[in-house]
Amino acid sequence: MTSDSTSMPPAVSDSLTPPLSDPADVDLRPLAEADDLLVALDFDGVLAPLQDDPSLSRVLPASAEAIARIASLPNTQLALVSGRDVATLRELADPPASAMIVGSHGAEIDLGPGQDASGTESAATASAPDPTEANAVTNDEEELLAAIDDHLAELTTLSDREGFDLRIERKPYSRTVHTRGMAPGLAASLREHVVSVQAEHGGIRVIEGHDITELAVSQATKGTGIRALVAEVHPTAALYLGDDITDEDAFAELAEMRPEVTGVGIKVGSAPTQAELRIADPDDVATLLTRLADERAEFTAS
Ligand SMILES: O=P(O)(O)OC[C@H]1O[C@H](O[C@H]2O[C@H](CO)[C@@H](O)[C@H](O)[C@H]2O)[C@H](O)[C@@H](O)[C@@H]1O
Repeated sequence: MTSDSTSMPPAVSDSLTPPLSDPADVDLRPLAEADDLLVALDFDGVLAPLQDDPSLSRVLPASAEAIARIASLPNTQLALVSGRDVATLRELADPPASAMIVGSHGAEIDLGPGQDASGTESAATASAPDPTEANAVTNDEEELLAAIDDHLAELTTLSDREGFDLRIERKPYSRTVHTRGMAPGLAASLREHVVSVQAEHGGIRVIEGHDITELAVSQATKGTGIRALVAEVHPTAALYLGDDITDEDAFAELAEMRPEVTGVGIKVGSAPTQAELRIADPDDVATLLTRLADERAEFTAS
């Protein structure tokens, strides 16, 4: 066997579709030079590196600085779009005050104060429905959540018997079972039990993610979340960055909005995607957002 690099198998990144881009090379002009820009960003795995303990997730400092600058620019609206519930996301991500928040995979929408072209609070967004009221869980959803809790309670017997730590995250519209760090066989049997509740109760949606299986009582998606943001902001261009399966709904929604909105979807990581561009990880996200903040600031000042 020769050590000549031409005989080596291609690196994994070479075989990805779309291929991995260097964040320094991505053409940001359609976004930076848009009349009205929406920048919508996923949290876990994009702004914040993945952690074993979900309560420890934080936005990388360079991304926090970049999104603060982006949010302060005229004709530019920042939004976070996450599977986290809005309250937890606000606590962990500490977003700029003007940021719009889509939480619980689209089930919770907080349009915030919003901005008009001059960067001051707009009448349209100021009169948006009270998010607490608009996002209230219905009686039917409460009943489904109770059924999910009963179902998941059965897992304590399995966790006692198998001696593993059962990690269930309770959110307003869902319960998330975490399997990060578990042996693959155990994670698979846990998932099998979790999803079996669907057979007993129609209306429960299974949401898969990085080492999680989530049971949700809302049919909203990040795609419906993006649609709500676009209906509010009326951008001429929109950027979406996401790393997980649920972000594919947002990429699809952006694609459907073309050509009215110049939608740019960027996948973070190596998973299959319908996004048209791909970068590697949250460090690359910070580089890309810093470039966007610089280029957009230059354009809006000119
Ligand atoms: O839409 P996102 O902002 O990406 O949220 C999706 C889920 O993120 C969290 O789980 C993920 O991040 C954890 C912390 O890094 C990690 O431990 C877990 O394995 C990941 O799946 C969050 O805990 C979930 O509630 C969100 O749905």
